[in-house]
Amino acid sequence: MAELVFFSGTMDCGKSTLALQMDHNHAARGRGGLVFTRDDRAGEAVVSSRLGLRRRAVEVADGTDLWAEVGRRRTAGERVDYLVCDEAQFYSAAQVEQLARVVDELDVDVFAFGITTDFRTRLFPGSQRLLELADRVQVLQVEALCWCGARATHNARTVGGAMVVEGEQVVVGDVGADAQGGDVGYEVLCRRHHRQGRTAAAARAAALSPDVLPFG
Ligand SMILES: Nc1ncnc2c1ncn2[C@@H]1O[C@H](COP(=O)(O)OP(=O)(O)O)[C@@H](O)[C@H]1O
Ligand SMILES: Cc1cn([C@H]2C[C@H](O)[C@@H](COP(=O)(O)O)O2)c(=O)[nH]c1=O
Repeated sequence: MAELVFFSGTMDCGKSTLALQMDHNHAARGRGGLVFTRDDRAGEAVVSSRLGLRRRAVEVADGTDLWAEVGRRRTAGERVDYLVCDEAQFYSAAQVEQLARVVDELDVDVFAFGITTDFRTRLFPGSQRLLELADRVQVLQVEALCWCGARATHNARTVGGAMVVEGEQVVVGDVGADAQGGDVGYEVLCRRHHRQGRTAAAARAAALSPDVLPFG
């Protein structure tokens, strides 16, 4: 029986790599698949992994009907046994419902990959619907780490190394990007340090501050 599986984790924990591996493994066994994404950092209609792999994909837009898209392709004779859906946090709730319908009515496996929460620790609409509808939620095995060494569970948005808590929910970007001159970056943190707004740069600055030097 086909399944809707949500593979989730923080940024930079290997989701896109796993998405590309899943596609490779299923395709290698002769199954027909479609790879979807939305707003990948590398540009339109591509799934990219920090390990250097990338693959063409179908870009999901606001108006994309995933149920209709699969139906159209099957009617045209294309084999569709599974879907890989990257950056699924950016899909709408309606698009996730279309994915569930594809699983139930067309017996097509759907493997969705995405972060659950935004920089303010709130669920993205697509992730919320996936948590509500998935047959299984699988947290990625590779743990991204906070600067303190604890498991990173939260995504922080940073400007100049400092965590920000105001702004649009969706700003496409990368971990460490602001350290490399970008306007906005991201950093994965444990909950404690996300709560405290203590990024790696803030921790470094505090360690260098005379306030924390031991007194004789
Ligand atoms: N130079 C490297 N050597 C080994 N592994 C790396 C390297 N760069 C990135 N990675 C791995 O790739 C992971 C990020 O993979 P990616 O699929 O891009 O993540 P996600 O899609 O979850 O943001 C990192 O957690 C790390 O394990
Ligand atoms: C936390 C957070 C992230 N984003 C964006 C930043 C990246 O473009 C993607 C996540 O990609 P990854 O492959 O998991 O690294 O999401 C965002 O728009 N808003 C946020 O709050």
